[in-house]
Amino acid sequence: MRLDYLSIFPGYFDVLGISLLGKAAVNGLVDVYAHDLRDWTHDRHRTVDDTPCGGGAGMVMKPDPWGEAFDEIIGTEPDPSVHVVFPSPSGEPFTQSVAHDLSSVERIVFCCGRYEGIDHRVIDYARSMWTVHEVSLGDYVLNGGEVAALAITEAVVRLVPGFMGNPQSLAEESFSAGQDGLLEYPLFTRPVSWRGLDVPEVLMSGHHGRIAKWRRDESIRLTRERRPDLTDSDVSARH
Ligand SMILES: COc1cc(COC(=O)c2cn[nH]c2)cc(-c2cccnc2)c1
Repeated sequence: MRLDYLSIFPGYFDVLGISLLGKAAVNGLVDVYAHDLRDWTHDRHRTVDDTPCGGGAGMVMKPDPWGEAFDEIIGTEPDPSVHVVFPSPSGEPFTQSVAHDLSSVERIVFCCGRYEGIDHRVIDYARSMWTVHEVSLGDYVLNGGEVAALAITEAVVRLVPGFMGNPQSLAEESFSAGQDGLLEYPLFTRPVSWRGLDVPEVLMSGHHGRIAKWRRDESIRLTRERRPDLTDSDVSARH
């Protein structure tokens, strides 16, 4: 998998050389390239923004540098196998399902918006050439798409076959298909008693049936308490 990042702050992506992602890059699972959008400007100030047409506060990212960067980094021919990701507050929700879909693609290009956003024609052009995902991590606004791109990267790359040491742990975590869309149950390890707090007895019973039931009940309880949006009618009926 090749990952490209287009940003006016490419240094954000130096961190991808660390930890698990670093290991994936080393063993050839993932190739990472960060690009400075200003390399495709031609004026002395390396300008990437301008005032919004129609007025309004703030600045908008000019389309020209993006187009020239696309030409050099991706190419000038349409190719639906290239997935272009625009993290944006006005995007579609980024979910584990989207992460799973992206984990099997060969190439992802992350376009990190700054200022008030990117000239919309950049996204329209990208849609005419590649497979575009305009995705939101949540209902809040960051100063730019870089942090969102890092979060999306981690969610996607950890699902790439061969990346995680223990793929079974993927199957058991929250939002994975095996959990029926429920939140993960509370986890415990040794010591059994810690600062007056004990591990639930059932988990020390060795009774696998009771343990499985306790975990299921906890997942249902937590999901109902914290994420009523995840417990649609038949899910609650089923539980
Ligand atoms: C400051 O205004 C922004 C910020 C961002 C960064 O992403 C987020 O804030 C985010 C992502 N998930 N939740 C929040 C992106 C855009 C943007 C990008 C492309 C087209 N249009 C707008 C604009």
